[in-house]
Amino acid sequence: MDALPLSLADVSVEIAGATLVRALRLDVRRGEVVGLLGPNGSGKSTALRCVYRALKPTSGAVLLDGEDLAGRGLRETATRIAALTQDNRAELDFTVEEVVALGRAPHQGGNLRLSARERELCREALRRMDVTHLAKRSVLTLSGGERQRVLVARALVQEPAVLVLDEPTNHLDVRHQVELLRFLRDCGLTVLVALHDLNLAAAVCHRIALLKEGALVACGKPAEVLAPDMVRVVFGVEVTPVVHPETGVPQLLYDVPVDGTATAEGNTS
Ligand SMILES: Nc1ncnc2c1ncn2[C@@H]1O[C@H](COP(=O)(O)OP(=O)(O)OP(=O)(O)O)[C@@H](O)[C@H]1O
Repeated sequence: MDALPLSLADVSVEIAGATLVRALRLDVRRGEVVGLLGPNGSGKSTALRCVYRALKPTSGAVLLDGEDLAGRGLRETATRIAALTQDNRAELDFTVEEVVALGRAPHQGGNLRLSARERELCREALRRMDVTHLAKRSVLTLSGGERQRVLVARALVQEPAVLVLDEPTNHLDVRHQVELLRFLRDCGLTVLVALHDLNLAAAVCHRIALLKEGALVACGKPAEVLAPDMVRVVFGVEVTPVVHPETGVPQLLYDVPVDGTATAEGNTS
């Protein structure tokens, strides 16, 4: 049987006496999109940092194709896993096309000389992320959303088997959010993605893993995991589940009480 492309095997992270991630066990199957959801501070970024090796688990292991990542070289890991992180600031005055080309670095030696195929790969990634028109611009001049799309393009030219993304829709307008998540669903890569938008997660993720205080409290299909009782316990909000009339995807309506005193009357003056 094929080894799983990505497994978190009882990963725990302790920092300064606090347990940020508790014995997290999570498998991501080939071609699957798994969403990592949970409230602020629940350990999503910390868990993802262990996967892209910015952090070493205190105990447990991250397995790539069944092998402990800790035994692999960092460059070799980068040929297999690409990450879009929260702390990814491209401070240098590179152009967009230069930053995207850097995605090929793990595959090359010291000098970055792109072959015709690699140049085409970069062009295609720029196109897919809708940033071709920015190719010659300095990344320092980009808006937050443009920069985010450039960094996804760079991750794509890495040609990874596994994509790890920490809140990739941050800064993106709604069209680019939908396009990016559709792309993640259709790209065929194995994807682990931290998201805040429960409805977008339900629409694109094959499975959702829900974290609370560093521990996995549920993992499964969106409709099972995002049940109102679970959402109340984990996020402390009341929701009404509905089914999208066109796509059949489960979605949540947030039950925000309407304040009877702030009626439309007050707005008509
Ligand atoms: N280096 C550190 N030292 C101490 N505490 C840390 C450290 N890194 C993270 N934490 C704490 O660990 C907890 C989990 O943080 P993490 O960034 O993983 O949460 P998150 O689920 O990604 O949150 P958010 O949704 O706000 O991005 C938080 O309470 C955070 O303050």
